[in-house]
Parts: sequence; C-alpha cells; structure tokens
Amino acid sequence: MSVETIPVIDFAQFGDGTSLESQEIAKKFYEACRDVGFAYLINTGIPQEKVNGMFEWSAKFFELPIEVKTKVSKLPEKYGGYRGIGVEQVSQMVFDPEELVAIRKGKSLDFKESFDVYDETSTAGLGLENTGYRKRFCQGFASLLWTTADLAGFFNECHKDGANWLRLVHYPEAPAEVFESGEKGRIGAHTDYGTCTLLFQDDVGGLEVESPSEPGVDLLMRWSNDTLKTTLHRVRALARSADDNGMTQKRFSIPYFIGADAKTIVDYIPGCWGPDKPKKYDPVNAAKYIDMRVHATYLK
Ligand SMILES: O=C(O)CCC(=O)C(=O)O
Ligand SMILES: [Fe+2]
Repeated sequence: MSVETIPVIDFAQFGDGTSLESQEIAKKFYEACRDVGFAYLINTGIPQEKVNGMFEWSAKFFELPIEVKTKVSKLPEKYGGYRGIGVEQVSQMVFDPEELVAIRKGKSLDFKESFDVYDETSTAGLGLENTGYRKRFCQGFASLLWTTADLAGFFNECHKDGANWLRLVHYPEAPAEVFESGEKGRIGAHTDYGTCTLLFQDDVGGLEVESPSEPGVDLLMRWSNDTLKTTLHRVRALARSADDNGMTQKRFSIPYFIGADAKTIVDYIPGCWGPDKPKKYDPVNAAKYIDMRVHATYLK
C-alpha cells in the first residue's frame, strides 16, 4: 500500500479528549481502523527525545555479546526477555504442529532479534538494574505509551491491567544476497494479535502494509465483527543501492503491543452485530487466544 493511502492522524488538538476537536480526531482514527487498519499518528505528545532515547538504548542492548543477551532470555514471565535470531518465525493462523514445521522448512527465517518488556515488572532480575536501562527507559517509555493510548479513549474496562508489551527489535545487517535468494527475511506477513500496536521505526524503511481487502482475522476483528481491520504487514529488506557495498543495513523498530486483560472474553462490541450483521465468530478468552498465537511463533 502506498504511503498516501495510509491516513495521517494529527493529535495536536486532542487535549484531554473531551473537546469537539478531539471527537473529530477520534472519528478519523476510527475510520482509519475501519477502512485501513493502519494510520500514521503525528503530534501524539510522546516526546521525540524519549523515543530517540529508547532507540539508543535498544542499539546498546543489541550490541552486547550474545552470552550476555541470552542471560536475559529466560524470565519468570512467559513472554519477557531476549529472543535470539531464528527463535521466532511468524506464521499467519496456522496452528497444526506438523503444518508449522512444513511451513518453516519451506520459508526463509525471520532474521531478527528482540527484547520484550512484557509489563512494568517483567524486567525484574535481568541483571541490567545498574545500567539504568530498565528503570529509566523501558519502563518509563512503556508507561508513557500506555498513558498516551489511554488518552485516546479507546481502551476501557478490559484494558486495566496493562497486559501490554514493549518490544525492541533489531534486524541485523547482512549481505544483500541472503535476502535476495530468499534464504532469510526480516519479518514475514502477519497480523498483530492484540488490540492495537503503536509502532516506532527508524528511517531505514521496509515496512509494507497489505491492502485491507485481504485482512487477517485477529482479536480486533473478532471483537468488532469485522468492522475494525487487523491488517497484514511485513518487513522486507530493501533492494541494494549503489553505495551499500552489497550489505543490507540494519534496522531497528519498537512495537508496543496493547493487549486486553487476561480474563477478558472477547465477544462483540455492542453495535457491531444485529439482524443485518450476524455474529461471525465464537467468543474467545483474550489470554488463551494470545497464548495460541504466540506459541505458533516460536521455533525453539
Ligand atoms: O519492525 C517493524 O517495523 C514491524 C514489526 C512487527 O510488525 C511486529 O513485531 O509485529
Ligand atoms: Fe506486526
């Protein structure tokens, strides 16, 4: 999808979310969620220096030796911590173990590493305490985003526990031919599983958004009876350029996945179903659903 068709939503006049202007902004955001499933948000009030700071810490973290990074791969919480290159391979709605193995054999691996801050407490015991990394940045940044998301007024009763998940992602530099031959990829086409994702990226590029005519069905679609889109997206390595010496440059991104409280039963949002629009999906428990999707993502 070209940049022009992804709506830009300007939050400059959003204030505390009670004015007429803020209702206009909310309406535009709703329309973007309904028609595209993606939007560029500008003037969100998230200070750019905080975002830059998080990217700097991310670069520092991924430069650490692999022995140090793997030390923080096993946290008490299921989802937190470091995932090395080749540990994850996104798949889209395939859950049968044999089918997953077959897909992975035939498919290029997602060539990336990541670090997950599952919630405000999940970095306990990382061994990074004295670096300032955890307190000053990951948690502070996560709370900042949560507050911002909260401001938008979309997340009510069932987003109280903060089942949110800040992820630092690094797609390492590699010879261009490994991407060209299909031996490796960056992140394959997928939809995100949670309610919504705030995504920060550096200026390397490569994120591609599928036309929403072919949406993947995830929680938000189930919840809204297909009114709101969960749109397929992927990251590809960019084509070679004259001055890159045959290397594809590294890329960093920071997705912040916003998830419903574990106990939430994702049934229908009122107004999304009725005699003219029958319910399409069975209700699911939010935590069980996310578990199922995450489980299908890990290779090891
Ligand atoms: O790296 C990116 O820009 C996208 C990452 C992504 O889609 C994800 O982690 O779900
Ligand atoms: Fe994603």
